[in-house]
Amino acid sequence: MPRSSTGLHALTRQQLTASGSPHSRVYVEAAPGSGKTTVSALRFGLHRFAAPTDARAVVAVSFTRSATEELRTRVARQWGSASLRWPHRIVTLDTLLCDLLFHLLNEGVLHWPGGHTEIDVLDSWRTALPTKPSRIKPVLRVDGGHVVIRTVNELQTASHPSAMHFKEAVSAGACTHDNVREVLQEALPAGPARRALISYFETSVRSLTVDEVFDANDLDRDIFSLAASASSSLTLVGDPWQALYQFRGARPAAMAAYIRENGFSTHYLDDSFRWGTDRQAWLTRRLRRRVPVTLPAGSARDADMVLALKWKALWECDPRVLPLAIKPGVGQVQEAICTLLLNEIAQNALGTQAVFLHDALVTLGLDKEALATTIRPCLQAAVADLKDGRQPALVWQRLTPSLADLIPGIATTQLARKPIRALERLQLRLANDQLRPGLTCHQSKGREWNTVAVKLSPADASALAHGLDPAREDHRALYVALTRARLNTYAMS
Ligand SMILES: Nc1ncnc2c1ncn2[C@@H]1O[C@H](COP(=O)(O)OP(=O)(O)OP(=O)(O)O)[C@@H](O)[C@H]1O
Repeated sequence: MPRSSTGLHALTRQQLTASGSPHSRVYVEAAPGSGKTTVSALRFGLHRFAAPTDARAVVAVSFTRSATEELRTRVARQWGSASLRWPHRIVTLDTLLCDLLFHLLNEGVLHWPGGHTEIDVLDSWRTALPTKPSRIKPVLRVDGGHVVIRTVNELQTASHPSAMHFKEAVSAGACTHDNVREVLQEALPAGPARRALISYFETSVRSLTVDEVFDANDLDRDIFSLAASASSSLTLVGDPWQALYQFRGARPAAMAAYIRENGFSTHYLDDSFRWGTDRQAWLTRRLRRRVPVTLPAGSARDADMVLALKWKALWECDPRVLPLAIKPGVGQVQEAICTLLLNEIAQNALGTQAVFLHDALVTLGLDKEALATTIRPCLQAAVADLKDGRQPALVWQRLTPSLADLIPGIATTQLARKPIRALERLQLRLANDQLRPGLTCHQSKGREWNTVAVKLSPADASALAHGLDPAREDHRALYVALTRARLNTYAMS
């Protein structure tokens, strides 16, 4: 079928039926590249314009910023920018959770320390407060409708702010997205919060579409069911084979059970539009049938993108691969500066930016304009020094005084520890003029390239030799990586 500029002529019967389903509870299960985003965009627009006099919002959510942006772009292209005029919106699930928390605070169902009703929600404390490795984690709890500060003892050490810094920041009206989740999780079992949120959905949201629904955890699922019980239309879209966020509490099996037990009208999208070769279509079919697969071997040079489960595997595999994130492990400021150096190299060599550039800028208290006008010349000089073979320790010594002068928030003492290993890795990459970008399987989700090389660990190779098991998170991550290429997928030799 020919494609039109709006994409409408290109729709398959399955896609049209799913998008236009009159049911109030719809579940769309789709294989990679078969049109999850296409159907979500179409259904959003249909609901948006179906009831012009209904003032309640049509809302779509996804789990990552990039997936949310992709859906927003497609809706704007197909339905015009008016389709996204407030209160209609496409936002991350985290943003929707913040709206729900603010509603509970404004309604007086919950009370924040210091009486705040608008909270400044951060991605992570690491960008705003000093953190250090500890098993003591400050958290938020709810006690009689009051948000209170507690500490918990974790089994594993991780970076946390001190209880004192945490308390100061929360009392000043700040928290992280994780804290928002903690509060909602504690508040929701109680009747008043549940009733307030059902009433919020009844009066403010007439349609909710959730993309990548198998990345949802128990709290998320509870929120969706509150929306459904408020008689909002609920559309869940996803692929159980591509659920990746178990480590963040996602429970794909519980989501599947919820869908099964709650009368969702189910639609399958089988035809994928990603595959440009029979080989790639064949590979995906075999993976999904759980049969053994052997990948052809290839090198980084053959690929548009190199994928692996962990960043570490990418840094260790081939110096022609430039992984798009770097974690020196010697301090937050060092990590932020190394990310800026990586970004400089990635922009020059590949025309792309480092994955965690935004976090690095927040840590250093910079914006993109300050980076481009003030900081960039120092970074360029450091990259040139590394390229010339100057010792990483000397490069760091030369770079840091100028950065300390230019960035008010950082002191020279914070820069004393040198991220030598990270600088050596960058230097090794600068010796190559044919770099290829590297991403983790998680970062590759929802994206596509012509040719993809995958760095298989021994466990990955064994999983492929026996057939993938969709109940296993590591196998699903591998499945996502192996279904990103339009034309060819190689195992990195
Ligand atoms: N009926 C169709 N005919 C032709 N091309 C289509 C059709 N439906 C979708 N496409 C195209 O196929 C590609 C994949 O579609 P889409 O991004 O909606 O799939 P997806 O299921 O969200 O993918 P992913 O597996 O990455 O999550 C897009 O470029 C889209 O424009």
